[in-house]
Amino acid sequence: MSELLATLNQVTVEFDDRLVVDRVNLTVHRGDIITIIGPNGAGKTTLIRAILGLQKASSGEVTLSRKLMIGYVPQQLALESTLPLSVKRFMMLTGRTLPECQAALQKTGVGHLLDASVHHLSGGEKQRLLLARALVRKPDLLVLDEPAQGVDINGQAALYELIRQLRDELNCGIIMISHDLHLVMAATDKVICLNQHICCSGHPADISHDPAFIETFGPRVAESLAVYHHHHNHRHDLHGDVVEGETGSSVTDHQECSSHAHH
Ligand SMILES: Nc1ncnc2c1ncn2[C@@H]1O[C@H](COP(=O)(O)OP(=O)(O)OP(=O)(O)O)[C@@H](O)[C@H]1O
Repeated sequence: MSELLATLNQVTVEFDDRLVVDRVNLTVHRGDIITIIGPNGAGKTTLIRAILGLQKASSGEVTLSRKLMIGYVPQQLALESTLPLSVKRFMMLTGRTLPECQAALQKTGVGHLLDASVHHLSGGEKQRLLLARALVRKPDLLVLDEPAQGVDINGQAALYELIRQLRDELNCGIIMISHDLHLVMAATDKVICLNQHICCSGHPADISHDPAFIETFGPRVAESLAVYHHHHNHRHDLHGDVVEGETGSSVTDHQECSSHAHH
């Protein structure tokens, strides 16, 4: 098993007695790509803020491995629009050297924009810039909050592909929030379906069959995912011939959802 980066043990967050994150258990290892999905207001951002140490848990524990370097990509780049700011200057604000900044920009495919103004970047370019800023710290754990927001569908696929490549290259762990279910299903090792508590979790191909997932997202979404990630009831040998009697496995971890109603 690869190195353990972060452990969440019964993490609970309440705001004014309103339960937003309910007893979440989670482990992140080096090399993992874990995606958190769930309806609006489900507590996804609050949960990753707890991992980042930006939100104190009301109870439970977040344990990070020693000297863990975290790279964080927020939902959107919030900048004072009247302040002139080039990509180069934005990157140099990290305190890293110019060659390091340039290398990170190259990695995310926006090396050619070094002298451009950050205010004039397209949605996809901004997300790639934010990713470069996170990467320049050489993170062990990369945390992304809806990284593909404002990016068109082709750009989204490219961005998820890039995230996978970066995981391979940096050998980091990745935890991200996403609403783009189809892309998530294609690009993720493990999905956590959050609705205050973890409704279900597991391999993307399997959770679409989970009753808790269907209850949270509705049968239409679950059906389209099941078709997209259809189960083979057989496998092929090296010559491509069908081998009978091999079935796909179902490996979701399902926690009962008795504590509240799903929407
Ligand atoms: N600092 C805060 N004080 C009070 N309530 C908060 C605070 N931060 C978040 N909340 C509430 O907690 C709930 C969960 O918010 P959160 O941003 O974690 O949801 P989310 O799953 O990320 O939603 P979305 O998909 O819409 O981004 C929301 O009802 C939100 O209003």
